[in-house]
Amino acid sequence: MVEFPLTLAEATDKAKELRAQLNQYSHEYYVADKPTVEDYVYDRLYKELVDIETEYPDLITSDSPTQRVGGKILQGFEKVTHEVQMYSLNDGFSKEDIYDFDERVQKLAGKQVGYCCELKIDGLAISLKYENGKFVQGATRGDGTVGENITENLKTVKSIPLELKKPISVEVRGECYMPKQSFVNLNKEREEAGQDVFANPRNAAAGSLRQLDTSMVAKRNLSTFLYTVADFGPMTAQTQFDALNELSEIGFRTNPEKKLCQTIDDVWAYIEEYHEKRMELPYEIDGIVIKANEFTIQDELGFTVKAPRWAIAYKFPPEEAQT
Ligand SMILES: NC(=O)c1cc2c(N)ncc(C(N)=O)c2s1
Repeated sequence: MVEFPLTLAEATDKAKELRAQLNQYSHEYYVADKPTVEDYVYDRLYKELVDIETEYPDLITSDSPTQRVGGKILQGFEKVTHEVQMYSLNDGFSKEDIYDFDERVQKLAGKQVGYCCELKIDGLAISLKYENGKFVQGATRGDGTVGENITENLKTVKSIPLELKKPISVEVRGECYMPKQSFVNLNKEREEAGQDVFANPRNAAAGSLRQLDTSMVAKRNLSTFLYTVADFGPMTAQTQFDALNELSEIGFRTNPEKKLCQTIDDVWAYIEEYHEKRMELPYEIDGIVIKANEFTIQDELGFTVKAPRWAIAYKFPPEEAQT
């Protein structure tokens, strides 16, 4: 417990120490999925920080964990123009589509290429901007060029770092989603309250991020997986697979199920593996994203009007009705 009266100097030092400790525990719990302390340890330190910030409100910083609970009522969402377009993906629906994709890529690249395979998360695409390591803007995809500024809502999503592990300026993209269990719990609450229930976790995530009361968003247990770098800043990755590791190193939550495949046969095996495994995952996926792994190949192949030539999204067939 903090003994008052702390002098301003003591309170300043103590608040800084508590913020760092709490943000570390939060990173372990919400980003790395590897908590190292029990909730009551976190809660006790959190209460100490709240007491200090209540006594000295000027000590509240934008990256304080106390700012995660929201409480702002927004008037609406401003438009944001994406300097780097948020592209969509060409879809594939069969093994033949995937092998045809590989044939086209090999022909264009003039060689066999390695593919980075990732789960296609069924959530809402978001773009996150950081300046000198601080989270400054979060936006929805919108039409790929113009999205909505949902920064205040995304600040309440615990897996989104308010400050990176390095003071760098980058823009990254990923998916904000609602875990299956959170979806079940939310719909149970809504049903008991006589409210409409959400059809699926994706709609629940989208509906949550459209809330104008940020404290409502904080209660929705949303999470994220980041998977694309739009502005690399000083990041050095030369492949998609390495970029995912680098995103994790600087503080983002990335999906652990990725795989680097050297042949399209291995890609197809990965697709079949996760078509089976998807029911066991704690989040919904609607397919697999396959990307040429080397950024030099991606640059060489470029984009059509709509989508990259170097990637394809394999879509799982609609789920057989749950008997
Ligand atoms: N539309 C897109 O470009 C993407 C959409 C998605 C998605 N929903 N989930 C995962 C990835 C990924 N790991 O690349 C992508 S990429």
